[in-house]
Amino acid sequence: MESQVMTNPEDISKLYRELSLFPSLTRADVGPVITSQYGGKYSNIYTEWSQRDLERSENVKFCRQYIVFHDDKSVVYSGPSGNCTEIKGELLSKDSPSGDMKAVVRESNIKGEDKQFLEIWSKNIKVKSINLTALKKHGKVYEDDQFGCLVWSHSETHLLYVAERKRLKAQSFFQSVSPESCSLADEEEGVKMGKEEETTKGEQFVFYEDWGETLVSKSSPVLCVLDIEGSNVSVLEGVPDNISPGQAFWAPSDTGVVFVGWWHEPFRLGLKYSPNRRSSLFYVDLTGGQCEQLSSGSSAVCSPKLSPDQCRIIYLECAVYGPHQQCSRLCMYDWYTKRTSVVVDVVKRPREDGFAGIYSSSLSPLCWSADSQRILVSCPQGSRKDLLLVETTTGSVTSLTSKSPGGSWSLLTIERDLMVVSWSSPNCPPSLRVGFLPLCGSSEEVDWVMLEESQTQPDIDWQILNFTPPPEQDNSQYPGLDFDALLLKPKDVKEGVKLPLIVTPHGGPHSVIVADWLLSSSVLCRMGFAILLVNYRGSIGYGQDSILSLPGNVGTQDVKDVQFAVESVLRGGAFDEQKVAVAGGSHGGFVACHLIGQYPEFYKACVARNPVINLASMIGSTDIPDWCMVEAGYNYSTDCLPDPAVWEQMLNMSPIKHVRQVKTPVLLTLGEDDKRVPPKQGIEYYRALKALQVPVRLLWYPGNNHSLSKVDAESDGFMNIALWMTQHLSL
Ligand SMILES: CSCC[C@H](NC=O)C(=O)N[C@@H](C)C(=O)O
Repeated sequence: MESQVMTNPEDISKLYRELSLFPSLTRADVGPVITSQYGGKYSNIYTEWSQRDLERSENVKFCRQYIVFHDDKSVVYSGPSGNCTEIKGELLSKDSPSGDMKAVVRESNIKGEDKQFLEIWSKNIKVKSINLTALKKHGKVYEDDQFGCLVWSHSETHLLYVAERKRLKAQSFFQSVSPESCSLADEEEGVKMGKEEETTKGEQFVFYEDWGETLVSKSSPVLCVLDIEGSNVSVLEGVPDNISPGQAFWAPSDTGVVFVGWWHEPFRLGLKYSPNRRSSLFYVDLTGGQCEQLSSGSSAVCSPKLSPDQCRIIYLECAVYGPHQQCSRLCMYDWYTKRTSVVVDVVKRPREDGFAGIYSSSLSPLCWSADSQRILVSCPQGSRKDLLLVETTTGSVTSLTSKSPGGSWSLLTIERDLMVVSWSSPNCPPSLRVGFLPLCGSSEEVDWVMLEESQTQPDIDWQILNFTPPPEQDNSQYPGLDFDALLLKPKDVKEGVKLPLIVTPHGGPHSVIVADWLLSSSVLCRMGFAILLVNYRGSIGYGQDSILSLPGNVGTQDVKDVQFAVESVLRGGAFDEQKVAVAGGSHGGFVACHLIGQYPEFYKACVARNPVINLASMIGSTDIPDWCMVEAGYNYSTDCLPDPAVWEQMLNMSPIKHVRQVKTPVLLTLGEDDKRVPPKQGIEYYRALKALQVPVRLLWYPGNNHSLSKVDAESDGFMNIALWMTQHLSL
């Protein structure tokens, strides 16, 4: 049969290079309203983007500003107000509320040593540059999305951030103190600060727990406040010892600080992609150091945001343990009445109007309407990502985008009702749009104005397919659930050509593939492959029942859903059933390895990135052991000790159980530093396949974690995957 797939490595890398140029939006801030001399009102919009630089093997961050003239209801004129500028060394940055100042936490290498500085900029002057490293009040500043923050007080006199708790310098019992033992730079700093650094003996090799995948070396966060005038940093007291604080902001009138506190006793569990950790909202009073718990303490909370009128805090809440990502509750705490209400509850099944619940672990930095009555949330609704508008008084939810072109709408910010969003779809890289929020009660559509257009890929066709599992595969506890898949295919297919198909189950398993711009899928599609991305039952965005239907059924329900979707698509006749491959990462790798074990004749090539291979052997080494038990159908508690019956069940549900049947050549891509699915999982499969003489190739990426997303690992991984497919599908 004729093939139209690109097979030459030079051509493939050229195509990858071309499509990897499209940047993605990571942040937007709306500046204050300025009135021009002619009476027109405008605001500057600051945006940050991220782009792969293949030459430098790194992701580069750059900014671009836009000017938006408006009349508070609609955009009158807009355009860029300059070119792009690369940003280097900035860990965090934030404009002051008035827009007059800017704070930056910067990392800089001085004479071979990494130092952190807190800078204050005013107009065109850097008025302060405080060497946080030399101050030695705390360890490194947290720049992550989990704990990290940099927040101006309402008065613009103080800054709040999170850093690692200071540790005493550990020394050996046998180390004689010599001038060479401390660096010249340290000494100079010590002298300048007028103090010797305190040291401790016998603590050199003490183990410090961390918060797991992507949060390694983050162990004991503390809240820090800079008094700008006096350049004085203090570590806030009053946070309970068993709590790790983060996501902090200033309370109304700057009387104290509100934060999310995660319990870290009896031990820490990984937090990345795991918003189901016991946590609460807290308030610590600045004067007395008293700490008050503002939410129940029996749930998991995140992403609190204060309303513009400083009267209410909105936040997300879900259950502790259970599936890692679930349908969230949107809750509201009234600062003055101290009462909490549930604004939007968990949704079991999608409603008639299409609303399927809130699936998010972070609200956008600003999400309130100007009248402090409404909230904007962008989150998956089935295979789309929509912008939802929530009325806080009634809890009513309407979609601002469900009637707009399908794809993915992500809210970057909303300020004085001007929304800034990123929109993309499988054939269109991210574009930047702005629009005003319709007035309360109005059913007007948003008039989106494009600030930065992107290049549609006319050669890529995509659609969302819906599947109803056959009766024998219905879930008796959660009957009647269906699921979706995204299908990408090349637009122009020559007469008589049947397309090779790459099947991709997502990871999680409680995550989802939305109709977003997906680099590797778009390159594979442009090469001539069709790609089927399956949101099997258990994915988020389809109601809580769908999520709950999967734990205890992994390795069967998810696997059968994917196989059902593939066979249904193949029945259409457009694809070559002899050229079907499967690729997935993490739990998607688990499903992929199950598929080649359970359907040994079906798949001609398999790729697995950091796959879960054996739940029983993984539970002792992953940063989220609870995940293994929950997905195998058990409840988890921190005092769970090994139980042979549970281990047997975990083994029986794992891909390794079916390895003897495997015939498909397997490419494994593993991250040396993966704390989530330790690379030993992949090695376990590699050894079994080698013993069985099944073709297997293992790529080992040092310095990479679970996502294998460093630019060199990702691009090398992509090329190897593409060539593995062309080789083993005999293209
Ligand atoms: C113990 S590993 C669990 C699988 C993992 N889930 C959460 O981290 C997973 O599948 N991750 C997905 C999101 C991925 O890395 O693609």
